[in-house]
Amino acid sequence: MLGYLSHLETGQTNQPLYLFPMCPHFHHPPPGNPLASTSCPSVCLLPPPLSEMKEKNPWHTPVTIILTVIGVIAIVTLVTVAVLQNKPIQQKYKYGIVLDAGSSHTAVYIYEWPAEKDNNTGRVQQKYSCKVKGKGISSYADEPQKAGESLRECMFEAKKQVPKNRHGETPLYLGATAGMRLLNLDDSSASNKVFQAVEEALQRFPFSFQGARILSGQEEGAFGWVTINYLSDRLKQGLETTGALDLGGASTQISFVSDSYNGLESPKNSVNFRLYGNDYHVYTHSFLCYGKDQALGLALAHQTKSGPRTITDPCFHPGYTQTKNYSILYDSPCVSERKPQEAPLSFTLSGSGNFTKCHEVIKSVFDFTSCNYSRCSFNGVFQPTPQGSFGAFSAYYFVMKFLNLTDTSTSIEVVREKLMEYCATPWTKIVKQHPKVDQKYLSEYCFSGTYILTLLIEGYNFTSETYSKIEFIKKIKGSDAGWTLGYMLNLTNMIPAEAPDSPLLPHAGYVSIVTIIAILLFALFILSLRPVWPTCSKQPQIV
Ligand SMILES: Nc1ccn([C@@H]2O[C@H](COP(=O)(O)OP(=O)(O)OP(=O)(O)O)[C@@H](O)[C@H]2O)c(=O)n1
Repeated sequence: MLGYLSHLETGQTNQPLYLFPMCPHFHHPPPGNPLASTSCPSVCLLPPPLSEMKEKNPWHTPVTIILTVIGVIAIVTLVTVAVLQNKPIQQKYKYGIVLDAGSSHTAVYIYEWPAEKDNNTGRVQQKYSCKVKGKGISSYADEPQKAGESLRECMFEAKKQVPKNRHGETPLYLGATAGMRLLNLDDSSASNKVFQAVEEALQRFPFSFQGARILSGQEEGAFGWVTINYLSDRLKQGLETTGALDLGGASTQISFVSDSYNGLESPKNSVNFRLYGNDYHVYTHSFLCYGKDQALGLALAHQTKSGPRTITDPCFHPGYTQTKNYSILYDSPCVSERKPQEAPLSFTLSGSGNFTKCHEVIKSVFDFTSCNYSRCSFNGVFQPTPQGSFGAFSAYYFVMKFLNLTDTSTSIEVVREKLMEYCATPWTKIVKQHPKVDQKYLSEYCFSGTYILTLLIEGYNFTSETYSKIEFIKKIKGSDAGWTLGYMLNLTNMIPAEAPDSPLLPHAGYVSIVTIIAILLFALFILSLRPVWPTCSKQPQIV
């Protein structure tokens, strides 16, 4: 244990010198020079035998032992508290449900956000979505009861998704868009009956039902803009915002912030928000009847003005044929006034798959002649030049994804060439290539792709350069792009007007600083004990 023990005569005392075992090369001092060490650089005071050591080692004094133990406990406690402090023990959530009652279908979205955050300022995200089977609620005008029934399956699922103890406090909203706008224009009593039926159905669920209503086109556009900028964290961080392009079945919306628009010219297109301490003047416009299904109706109406029995439609593939009923086509208020006199019951459509001619037909449904403002998109509607990046969602995404055209770095010319080739492909070949795709959707992608390109380039005035700044998106960070999230955030006041005070340090920074300070304190404590450190000198010392 003690390595080596020798006795030295020092002249003053006659004490044994203990050599530490750390001096492994120590040998006996040369005869005649008892003080010289042979290989160990210093001669250390050897510890006393074990029994003596307990009394003599300065580290073993009761005071240092107690102080060390207290110091270590204090530091461990400090660091543990720092780590545990702020750490969410078990995340609890609050919920909100929004039903998007669109023209083509209804979807149920459940959102969740951390319950412990003050004023519900925690990040809201989509927890679940459910597509209601069947068509949109506006299609139940003749049997409104069925509109309510259609929602039941998804609502039962929503009941399972939201914890039972949160049911009563979970707000439930239904917002109807262009399908119900059109029904309301056409037959307001039928529209009221549909609302009554869906309200009754929704009130049977244990959520806090906040009502069903038709959103204005302006709201639909503006809340879509809020959603995509909220999800991409641009609002919170005060970054430059992204414009929103929404293409539905019956209407389409464009919303963006432009340096050249302050709301003075055409104030009806202006929506102002103050979010997280920043003011936003958003330009927005919704074109009723320019969603992709109604636009197809406009294009067909253009081709059936004279009430023919057959038409050759360039927007459908060669070899595609379909019989269409005149009264169904002209049922929509978008075209009802144009119904040809003395038209037969139906007409047969046969596709010719010609992109250039299809483009001409589609252009004819836009009015580019009248504009009473400094600049217009179409139909005499004021619109500043598109500025910045854009997120294009809903049918923009479905169609461009199917056509493999979501990469906007591809030039517009190449997009045109691809569409030309796609439209000219025989229908039988298209069906063989996509056996699993619903044939109703499949037959319309040539029209839809051509319509999207025409709407963006000729309609909204996107150029080759600005087209490349469009991103076709479905979801952002797991939540669907669309108006529903923005609508709920607005109704629940979940986006504060002013930027909330943020903690001085993030949790990780706080823990790091406490840990560093604890280590420094410990080092300081060790240094403060220096006077009682065991000494180790080149000179032999006599104890
Ligand atoms: N895989 C899919 C799914 C949908 N669609 C089309 O996309 C449009 C639906 O877009 P959506 O945003 O769901 O429209 P709605 O909300 O129903 O319409 P609106 O907002 O105009 O009321 C419809 O034309 C539908 O035919 C499509 O082409 N491919």
